[in-house]
Amino acid sequence: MSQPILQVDQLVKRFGGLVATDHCNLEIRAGEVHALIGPNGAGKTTLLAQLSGELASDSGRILFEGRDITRLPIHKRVAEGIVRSFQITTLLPRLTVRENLALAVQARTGHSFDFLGTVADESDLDEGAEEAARRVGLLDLMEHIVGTLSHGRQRALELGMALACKPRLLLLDEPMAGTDPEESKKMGDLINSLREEHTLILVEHDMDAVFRLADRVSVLVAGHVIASGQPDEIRNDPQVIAAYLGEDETATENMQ
Ligand SMILES: Nc1ncnc2c1ncn2[C@@H]1O[C@H](COP(=O)(O)OP(=O)(O)OP(=O)(O)O)[C@@H](O)[C@H]1O
Repeated sequence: MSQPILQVDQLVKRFGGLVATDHCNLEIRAGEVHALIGPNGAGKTTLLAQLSGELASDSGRILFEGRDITRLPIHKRVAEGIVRSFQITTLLPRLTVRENLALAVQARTGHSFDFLGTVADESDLDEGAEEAARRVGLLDLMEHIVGTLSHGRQRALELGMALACKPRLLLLDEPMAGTDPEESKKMGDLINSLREEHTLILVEHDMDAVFRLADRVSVLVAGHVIASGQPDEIRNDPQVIAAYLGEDETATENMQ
């Protein structure tokens, strides 16, 4: 767990006069769960969107395993192994769990949904869909219509769809948002179970989950990383405490 899988170097994103990502530096090590925290409006979602390719960067560089991916479009980053989940809902609520997962596998493999296609193609899709469903505990709900599932199960399916893309670096954008305590615990266990096979960047407001799951934490304030380190170092960093106290007292309390 030492080689950087991702390096962000002096990255910038402007929205008109606002500098949302301000010469941001960040290093993610292979195999770690790296949480990205910070006050509202700090630029966490913007940075994730720059990493996934949804937003173009104005300057700076993103290196994935040493390769410059700053200008690559989303689908090429997915092919490289960088996939973002949550925040943007990708589910098709009128289709079944199986159909949703098959679409995600299709997006990764480039299969077309040609119903006259070879049986091998269809069984590949089905195999990929079942593997992803097993991973997120939805195997017994494969034929259920997605719109009828609970919020927690839908979130698990979103994660399954990201996993169906076989990510090496998975960007999780507020996976606990809108979940009740029981669903949140399940999601935490699920994320924990992914650490063996994936590197994870976790953006999450639930500080309890962050400090339970993260190997390292980076703190973003005004588009800039002000501290990176192990959870205990971050918890006790005066600069971090000051940044949170200025904006969000409950976050600081939850970190203790
Ligand atoms: N598309 C956009 N156009 C203009 N300004 C934007 C856009 N997206 C984000 N911003 C601004 O960029 C800044 C960073 O926003 P961002 O959503 O990335 O922060 P965040 O840390 O994810 O916040 P939160 O924790 O509330 O989700 C904010 O000032 C926001 O208003």
